[in-house]
Amino acid sequence: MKKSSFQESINHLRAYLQINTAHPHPDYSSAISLLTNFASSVPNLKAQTLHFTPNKTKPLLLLTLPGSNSSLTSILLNSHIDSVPAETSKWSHPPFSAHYAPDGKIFARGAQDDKCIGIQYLEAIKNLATNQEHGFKPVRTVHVSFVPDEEVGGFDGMAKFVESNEFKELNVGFVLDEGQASPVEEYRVFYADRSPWHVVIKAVGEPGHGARMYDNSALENLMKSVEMISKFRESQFDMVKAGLAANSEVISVNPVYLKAGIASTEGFVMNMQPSEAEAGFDVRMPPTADPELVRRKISQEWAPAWRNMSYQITEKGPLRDYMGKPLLTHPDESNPWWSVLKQAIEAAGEKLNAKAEILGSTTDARFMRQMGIPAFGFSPMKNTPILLHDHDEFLVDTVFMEGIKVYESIIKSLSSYIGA
Ligand code: MET
Ligand SMILES: [Zn+2]
Ligand SMILES: [Zn+2]
Repeated sequence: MKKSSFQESINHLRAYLQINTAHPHPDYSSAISLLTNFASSVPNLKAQTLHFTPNKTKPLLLLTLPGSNSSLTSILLNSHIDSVPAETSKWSHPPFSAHYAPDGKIFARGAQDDKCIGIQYLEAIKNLATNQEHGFKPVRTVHVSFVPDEEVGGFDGMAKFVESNEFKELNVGFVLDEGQASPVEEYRVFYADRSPWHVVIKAVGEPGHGARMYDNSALENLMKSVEMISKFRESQFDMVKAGLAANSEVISVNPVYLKAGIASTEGFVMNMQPSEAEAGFDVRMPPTADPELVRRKISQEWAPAWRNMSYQITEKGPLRDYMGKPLLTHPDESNPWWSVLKQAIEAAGEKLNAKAEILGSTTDARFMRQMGIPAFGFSPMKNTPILLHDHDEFLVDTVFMEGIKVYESIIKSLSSYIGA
């Protein structure tokens, strides 16, 4: 077997990106076939497809490279197969064409989030396996998981996987999951995520003529809440603007939809005030935030029953681990995995941001941290604008190739570390 050439690696990435795994109808089976096929070209890499839903429509691919010492805990490299949707008409190139521009940019939904890392894991393992006779012998077993449904909360994917017997048998001791691009030369590592709540507030009120001024209309009630929420949002954002906290260290509350009005064939009826109105918010809380405080704010200020409001909170995953501690992995010398990871990145000739960060968004790593397993978020994309969930998401070919080298160093170091 030989190592993949530059062009072959790029072709692997582009072929994966060309499979439309965006919600609401991700093509998981084509993605799993492609990945399984690739994995079969790597010696000793075993593949199994697991199912945790009754109709088997959400497969999870687990690849395993056995280590020489099965009494040590294993390493898990995770990525998700699914993507958020793309507004095709707003893109410069069709989002599932993986357009390869002359300047090296590869445009595709998933180029950064996070199909790049899935292929990089495989390319790195393939390169290491090719060099086996020159010394690469994993001591710890290395697993690579490709999971479904991360972008919709992970409940039929990673959440079920970590609860399974199959997962327990893996005896995972350390996890690497996705991170986020770095606009500068230094790579970024994430030691925690923010936890999402989806909050819907509903108002009811007196209906009436569009020309009438009166108290307690549904939209007036909703707008009062929106004002209070905006004030809270501003108080959080002001701390960021004043340089007192990073974006990911405060509680974000962003409106994502508003729904009200009486529809007609002409659009909306303009001279009637509706009796119902609602709004949806994406709320993200850093690991140290007090969820009870937010809950109280919602029930007393944002959607008080006395203003004819009601609310629904959907918690998208855990906030604390099974010991009741915040979900975070210590990025310091108290955690030997931190040192191994840091040294491996530096050994590859790369620089790491001096401070590990909380990720502003959310990943499947929270389910593993909940089990008490240390997990860091890392996607080796340097000098790259942050374009996840945006139009024209792209990754530059050379950045992708450098990432493979970095993972080679990381996988080698993690799998041969015998201290923990
Ligand atoms: C709703 S769970 C999180 C899904 C996605 N990764 C996000 O951060 O938005
Ligand atoms: Zn992602
Ligand atoms: Zn995402």
